Amino acid sequence: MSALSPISRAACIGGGVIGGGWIARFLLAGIDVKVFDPHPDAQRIVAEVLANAERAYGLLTGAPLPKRGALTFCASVAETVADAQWVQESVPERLDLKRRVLAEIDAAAPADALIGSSTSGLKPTDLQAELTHPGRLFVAHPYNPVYLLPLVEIVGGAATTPETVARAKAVLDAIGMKGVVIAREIEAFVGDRLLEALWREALWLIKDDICDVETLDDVIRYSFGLRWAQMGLFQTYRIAGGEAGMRHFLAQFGPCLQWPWTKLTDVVDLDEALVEKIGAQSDAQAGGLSIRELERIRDENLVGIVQALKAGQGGEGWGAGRLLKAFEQRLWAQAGAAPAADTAAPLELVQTRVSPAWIDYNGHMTEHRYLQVFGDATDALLRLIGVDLAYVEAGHSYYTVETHLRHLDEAKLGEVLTCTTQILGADEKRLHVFHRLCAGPERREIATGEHMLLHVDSKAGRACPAAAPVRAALDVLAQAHAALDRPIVAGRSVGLKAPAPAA
Ligand SMILES: NC(=O)C1=CN([C@@H]2O[C@H](COP(=O)(O)OP(=O)(O)OC[C@H]3O[C@@H](n4cnc5c(N)ncnc54)[C@H](O)[C@@H]3O)[C@@H](O)[C@H]2O)C=CC1
Ligand SMILES: C[N+](C)(C)CC(=O)CC(=O)[O-]
Repeated sequence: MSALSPISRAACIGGGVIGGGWIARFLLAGIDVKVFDPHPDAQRIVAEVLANAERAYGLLTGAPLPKRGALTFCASVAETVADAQWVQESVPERLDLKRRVLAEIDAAAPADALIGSSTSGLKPTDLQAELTHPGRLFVAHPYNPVYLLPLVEIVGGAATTPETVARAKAVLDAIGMKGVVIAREIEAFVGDRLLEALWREALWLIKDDICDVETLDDVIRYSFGLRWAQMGLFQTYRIAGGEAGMRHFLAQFGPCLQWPWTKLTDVVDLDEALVEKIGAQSDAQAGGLSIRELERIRDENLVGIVQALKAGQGGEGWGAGRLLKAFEQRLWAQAGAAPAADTAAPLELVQTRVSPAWIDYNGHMTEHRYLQVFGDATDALLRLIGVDLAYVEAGHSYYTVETHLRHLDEAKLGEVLTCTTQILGADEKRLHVFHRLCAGPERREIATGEHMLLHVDSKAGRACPAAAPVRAALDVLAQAHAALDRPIVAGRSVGLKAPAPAA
């Protein structure tokens, strides 16, 4: 079992846009996944979604992910779900089809398996109608791409047990998602209620030639779309009410709700002419980019946004960024029990990728990100010698007091970075380390970092000797590394070479 998750085996019925995203989400959380999808290209489609998901995760986090789960394609629903702890149904949005497939799942899955439906709008009570064990069926409505967007609306039907809802939430939370329990079932739950309203209005605006699809998308993405990623609707409007907040906002804009600002009650007729009009405008907007290319652009942008949110609220993280931060802390804590290091060579403690947010105006990894990777490598070294969260919380740590970086080559977006770490010296208070950063599969050396750290009593704010077990672990590494070649650039100072004396 992946130590990350309370489950180790999932089954996915349907491997299209959403099923593929669930498959990737589970696999990347270390969960084995069995899949049933009768589509002749199902394996190719899932492989492509998975490749995009792995790329996105590589950009999203440098935290140590669990070993990827095993992926197996099966020939029937029964075989797929036979040993599953969580079954996720993601077949097309038709009540008759979903009921039939869910009945098959219900008949073959273990009695304690959770059964989630990805439905965007069908009520769980309607999905439960023909099940023998309806208590374990719930809606788990995700958002596309499932592997990056963390939210899942958990909606119980009349027969769903509270235990099912609690277990589902615990599994989702454990794999870095945000399971939100919707208090009462209605068609389309919360998210799609909102999206449908916007979508319906947007279709009218195109049909009535108020704007084209590109203009409509610009209106969203250059304005309220940016706001929504971080504060949603109510918190955004609270601020829009000025110092008097929400009450003033409601007083000022409440009456507008009575004005003819919306055509929401009418559903646009999606006749051939309108479909062709929207299709043609959408083709022009794509500018020749394929769906997979657009997915990759979307994913890079989402990663950048989530990473920005991770730095929000003075570094504590905000919204989806805070969720990622907490997830990474769990991953790091879990990696704390690192396998014994190979001491016959510099330690390879960090591997990451150049993230979109790391690229500067020169089109390459910006300078302070080099220090970030070296900092991550130093942190990994400290955990290896026992300076973990418990040690830090008990009042001791190492602080970096001097750094010398050498920038030797560029790193481009998405390149794999590998950092090796050599201990150059250590005593009871000091630790002298040398990192080398290499890029790409050819391991091109792109930077070195030399750092002096001091062991501190963080409450007293002064240097003090490291604890005996930390010191012992450090000595083992330091002695082994003393046998390695010392980097010739270690100890180098920065400065202009003195001009040659005049002849
Ligand atoms: N596409 C989206 O943006 C979102 C969709 N959803 C929901 O997810 C569900 C699936 O939607 P998509 O993935 O978009 O559709 P899709 O058309 O991309 O995928 C559906 C998959 O189900 C497979 N399938 C059909 N009959 C099957 C059967 N009897 N057994 C197993 N597999 C079968 C198809 O071959 C196809 O690969 C729907 O309920 C939808 O409402 C939820 C959130 C977002
Ligand atoms: C269009 N849709 C109703 C299938 C959308 C969703 O259900 C959620 C999403 O990802 O936007």
